[in-house]
Amino acid sequence: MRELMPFLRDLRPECWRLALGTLLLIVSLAASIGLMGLSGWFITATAVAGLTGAYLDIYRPSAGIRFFALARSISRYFERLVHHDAVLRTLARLRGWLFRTLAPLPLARVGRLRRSDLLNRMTADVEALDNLYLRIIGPSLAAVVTLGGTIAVLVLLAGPAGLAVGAVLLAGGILLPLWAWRRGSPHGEAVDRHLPALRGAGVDAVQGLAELRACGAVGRHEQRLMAAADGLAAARARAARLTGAGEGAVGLLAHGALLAALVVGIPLYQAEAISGPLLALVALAALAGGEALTALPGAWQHLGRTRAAARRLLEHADTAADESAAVVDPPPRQALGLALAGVTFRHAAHTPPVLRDGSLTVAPGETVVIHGPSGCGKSTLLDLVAGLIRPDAGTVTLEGVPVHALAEAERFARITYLTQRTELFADSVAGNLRIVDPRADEARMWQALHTVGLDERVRSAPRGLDEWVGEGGGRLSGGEARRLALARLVLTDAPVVLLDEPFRGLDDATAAEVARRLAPWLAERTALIISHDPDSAPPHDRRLPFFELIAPGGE
Ligand SMILES: Nc1ncnc2c1ncn2[C@@H]1O[C@H](COP(=O)(O)OP(=O)(O)OP(=O)(O)O)[C@@H](O)[C@H]1O
Repeated sequence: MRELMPFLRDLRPECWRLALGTLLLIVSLAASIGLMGLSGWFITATAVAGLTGAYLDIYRPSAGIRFFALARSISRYFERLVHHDAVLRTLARLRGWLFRTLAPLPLARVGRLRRSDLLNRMTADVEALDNLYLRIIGPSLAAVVTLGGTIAVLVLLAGPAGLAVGAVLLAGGILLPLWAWRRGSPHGEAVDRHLPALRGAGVDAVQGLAELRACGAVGRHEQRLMAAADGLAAARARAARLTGAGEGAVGLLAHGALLAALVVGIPLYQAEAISGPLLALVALAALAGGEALTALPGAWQHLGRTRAAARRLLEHADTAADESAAVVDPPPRQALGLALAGVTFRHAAHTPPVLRDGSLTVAPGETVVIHGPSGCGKSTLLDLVAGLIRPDAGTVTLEGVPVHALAEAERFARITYLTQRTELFADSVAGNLRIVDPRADEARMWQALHTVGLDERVRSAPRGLDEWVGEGGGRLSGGEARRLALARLVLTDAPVVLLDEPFRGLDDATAAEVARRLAPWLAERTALIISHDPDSAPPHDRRLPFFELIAPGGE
């Protein structure tokens, strides 16, 4: 259960709301039991009074019944409000924490997580914890207090009959949740296996629909999707059957408690140790006592899933702490020199190194173009310089300071990086530009768009800078999306620029025009540019084939 501790600690800011919610739940359960017990007593007592003509005060019991009925509804309403409010606040905080944990992870680790896997953590795993907060802790605590109190009152009123009811309810109250937990774990694991598979297939279907259609593979993908959906539906059906069995078992348990009350209570009644109305009160209170347990097997059934979700959520928490551990003083924000010395890097233990003992120096203010065949390792080189991945050996330094030792904010205040697959966000042109500088005014944005030759295109759009670019920039052409991403960089004042195939998707004439406009901006900076065709790259001081970075024999 150690994996749940951080999430229990996370409840601290909500402890008053949760305590109030649990108190309201106790009031609601106690009112339910009181209502049933008192109603049983009252109906029996009026019958006895009718038969015997004995005096009966009907006003106080009927006021009590009205009180319990009202208390039950009102407390239940506010319990839902308070408990859900506390839990939703906690889950919102948890999502923020998860994002902060994942965001600084080394790219290689995030890359290993599928988009659907990340989505799953942000949604299903976080939501699985509401089972812990909302369905296990509060209701279990409320059941213990309510049933403890009820049994104590019944023992006081009816001695052995109360004890018999207590024995049945307590035994069932302990054994049923434990049984559900044990039996539910495999179902939870099955749901956990099938849910990411279904989400993965769904995300692939949406993102790759054009390719699937062009390859005539929609039918085959649909089969994959349906297989995942069927697997999930079957796992959920098994889990639902267990929930149903748990609820049925609680119903039987409540009737077992009623039976115990009658078996022990009737001889007591016959011996005139308790009255008829009291026997009815004990029997019906025993039956209502089951209500305190109704939701428990279903909640405990999912404890295994909740624990697995907690383990997954904590998986990367330690890494984030390690990554932020080594931080040094950053170099000043001026033209900075770059150096790779004896750098070796492989993507995975079983793959050959992309760089072996590679070295490169870029002087402050210099622009260097690296070229080489596809797959030789050019993008990997830029990821290393940007500090997104760490070399296995050797150093990557910015004016003598290892890039890895720089805090991420300091690093990216000095390095701006156009990656090969830039992401545009589902936002306006201005929204996408302001990601680098939220305070950028319109004049600066127009200037940046002019530099990349996109100003006329944006001006002609009906909403100008507020024009929506669509999901992933889907409303722009490939070349326009690339130039918008480039304009984002132009807005920064970082002294080091890394460009990976900056003109991908641009025709020669547009590329030449953008290169001409970029030249003054690049001239003030240190730049490392990757291009498969150095002749069409922006103006540069030096060009180097990628393999010259590798020590002899390294290839
Ligand atoms: N995350 C990764 N895991 C494993 N291997 C990878 C990963 N990323 C890249 N590689 C491999 O590393 C090698 C270098 O890839 P890289 O993207 O750096 O090449 P590149 O020169 O930029 O290619 P291109 O010009 O086609 O973009 C390739 O063989 C590629 O398959």
